[in-house]
Amino acid sequence: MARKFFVGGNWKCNGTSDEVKKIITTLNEAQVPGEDVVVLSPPFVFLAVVKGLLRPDFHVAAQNCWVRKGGAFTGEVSAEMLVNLGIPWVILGHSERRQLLNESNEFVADKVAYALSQGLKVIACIGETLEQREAGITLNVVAEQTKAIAAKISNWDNVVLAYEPVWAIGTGKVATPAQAQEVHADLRKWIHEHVSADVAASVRIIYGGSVNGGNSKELAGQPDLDGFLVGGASLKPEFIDIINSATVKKN
Ligand SMILES: O=C(CO)COP(=O)(O)O
Repeated sequence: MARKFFVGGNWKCNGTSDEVKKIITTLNEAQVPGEDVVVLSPPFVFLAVVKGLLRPDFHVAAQNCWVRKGGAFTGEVSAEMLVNLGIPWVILGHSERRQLLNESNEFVADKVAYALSQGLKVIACIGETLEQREAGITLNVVAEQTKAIAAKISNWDNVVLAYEPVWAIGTGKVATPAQAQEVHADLRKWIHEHVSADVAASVRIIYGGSVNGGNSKELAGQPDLDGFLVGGASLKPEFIDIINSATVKKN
């Protein structure tokens, strides 16, 4: 079965309530190629308003959640709370959290396992730094990140893997379609060998890092690339062009 195209919009720590309403109005009016393609991830404080205003064929994701059951963890938001609010998705292991907040492969994997156990769907982020790419260890890095997750989960149905090379995030230096395809294909091969042929065939691997309305079509044409996780451009009208690059897959 073909893997369904997936476009995530990660708003990161951006937006005011007026801006949020404006973006939602634009997106609600957009013509898009199909249902259940788009998942928007606003900051926690805007989740309820976005969910309330957003068209029903678009979905929402939190940008993080606590690693275990909630309780005395000041400042954290639990997976249970997201479920209670009807938030279906969560982004975990984003490189900004791995790098700035020292989230380790194991900690991210624990979060993924716990979020899945509570019924959330997970966008699990992986990716190498420029230094690691230049050292020729890109596959080792993304395989280690994926291995940590694979060790803690047995069902991949509700996981989307987001390959986001750190050097491409917010830099304007998008991976070339060939660079992205190479990592996606290597990763799929790694999953085939270390998880299962079924998971390798069915898991969606999306690309993130300086995706915009101008480069999304060519990237979307790569066989192992199943969509995008978009940062900056997801706050702009060109996000609609990125969503529509899904049509490349239908040819
Ligand atoms: O980090 C990203 C999405 O999670 C990508 O960010 P940019 O699209 O702004 O490079």
